[in-house]
Amino acid sequence: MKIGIVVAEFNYDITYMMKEKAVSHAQFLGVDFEVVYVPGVFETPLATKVLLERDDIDAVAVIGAVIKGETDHDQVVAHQAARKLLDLSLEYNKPVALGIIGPNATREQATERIEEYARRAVEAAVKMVRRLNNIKE
Ligand SMILES: Nc1c(NC[C@H](O)[C@H](O)[C@H](O)CO)[nH]c(=O)[nH]c1=O
Ligand SMILES: CC(=O)[C@@H](O)COP(=O)(O)O
Repeated sequence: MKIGIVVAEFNYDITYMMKEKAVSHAQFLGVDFEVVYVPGVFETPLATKVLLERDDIDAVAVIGAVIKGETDHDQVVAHQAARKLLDLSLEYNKPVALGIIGPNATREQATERIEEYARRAVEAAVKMVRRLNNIKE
């Protein structure tokens, strides 16, 4: 099994640590992985789509942190990306796991969620590949 790990660089002080936890968990689970960096969460769907088109990629775990600003822009970024990522999963029949903190998260709240969200995304991606393979004809 090989998974893509798409990492948003925005809030990199947080997403770097998330990436480290995601990579560590993929290694613990014994799966191959390829890390792809994008500027921000809004760019994660396009990178995810390119990865899903590859025959050697079985799933994608998406890592990011959407921190509340002065406006509701964080809502736009997070909601649109999350919906598109789900659409891509259904379009390609491959798992896309959501490891994006927020929206409306403070930096403190995001920091508290680094490990949980990163590991959860990798765990879900790997579990879904295995379980979907078990139910396919
Ligand atoms: N505010 C956050 C962003 N914003 C940037 C967008 O994701 C995108 O990169 C930009 O609009 C250019 O297209 N991204 C995050 O990942 N997290 C944020 O809190
Ligand atoms: C979620 C973001 O893109 C964030 O940087 C927006 O900040 P603001 O709402 O102050 O424009």
